[in-house]
Amino acid sequence: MKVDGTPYRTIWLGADGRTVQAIDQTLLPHRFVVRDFRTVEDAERAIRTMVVRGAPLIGAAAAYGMALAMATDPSDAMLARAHALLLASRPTAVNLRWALDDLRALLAPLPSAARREAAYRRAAEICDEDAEICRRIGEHGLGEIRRLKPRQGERLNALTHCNAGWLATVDWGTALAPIYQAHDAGIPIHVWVDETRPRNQGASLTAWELGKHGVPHTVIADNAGGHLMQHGKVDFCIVGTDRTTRRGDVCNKIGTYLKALAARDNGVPFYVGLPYPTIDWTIEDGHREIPIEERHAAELSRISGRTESGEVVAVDVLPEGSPAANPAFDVTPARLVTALITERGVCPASEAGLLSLYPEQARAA
Ligand SMILES: CSC[C@H]1O[C@H](OP(=O)(O)O)[C@H](O)[C@@H]1O
Repeated sequence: MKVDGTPYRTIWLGADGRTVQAIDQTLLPHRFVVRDFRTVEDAERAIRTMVVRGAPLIGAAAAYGMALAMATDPSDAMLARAHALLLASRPTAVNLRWALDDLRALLAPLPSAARREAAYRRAAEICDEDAEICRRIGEHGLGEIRRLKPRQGERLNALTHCNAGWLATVDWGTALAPIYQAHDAGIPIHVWVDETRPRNQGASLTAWELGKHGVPHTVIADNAGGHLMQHGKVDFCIVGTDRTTRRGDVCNKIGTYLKALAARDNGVPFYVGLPYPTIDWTIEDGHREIPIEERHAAELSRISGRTESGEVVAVDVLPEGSPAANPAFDVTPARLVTALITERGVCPASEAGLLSLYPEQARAA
């Protein structure tokens, strides 16, 4: 996507053909800074501290992390160490494991002298594949949007949670790709943007993205969505996912489940943008089998912002000594999901639905 007229992806190979560069998302919306990664430790830290975040982007960053490792030391020991280090950076987004297993399977059989080039080439392919997957999710989602009729006035009102835009992927996004393509097709569309406490990916990232693309939007408190749905102000919800099971249970940012409950209670369609690498075919029950990341309480107790003088500061918002719990994801059961929007088409949130699009994943009888 473009930032002030300049095309950007979220992550790319530097001009030296070795350094990896990415937008530092912890500084948005107040500062746009590109960071350099030169070692696998740089990549692991960037994922763990959410300099880069979003399931597909985490996968792409991990792939480049493996390339950085091979550029340092293409040995079997480094290959194993880099895989383990990056896999441990964040537990929930299955794209991380998908990308790391892909690179390990590619590199392990190769002679060490061939590993560096192969790793960089594969990481670049994963980035190109992700951008194309997300563009096609946008196309299929646009088809769904064209079938919707506004409940009030001429403008369609979407609600989204967290950030599943181009900043969460290599380009286009998953939940926001259909929004961008609808906007670009001239469909009047507005987006209610959940601020998404505690990391505020909605307020800081989704609002920034939509503003840069000229998409009308309004930031709301996380707890306002149900009220807006009760008053007919939401035509559809659309979110991303960090891991979706083969029966269609959707793990996504904490608070997604509550939006799905409100949507069901108010007859509002609830869509999930779902790229292939985010499907975990090895599990069925999202509640029992998906590891939910517990992040530091400080993410809840401290909030950062910009002062009138433009300084970015962090302040404490809890009483001293008050404990805080910070689960970063929840699981929306398939029964609350209207449809999954994938790069291969739209399907019901069910195993049969997913297998209709991915028949190669059918289990042997
Ligand atoms: C397109 S996947 C985006 C997905 O990732 C986010 O999590 P985080 O910001 O913690 O990496 C959130 O769950 C989004 O829906």
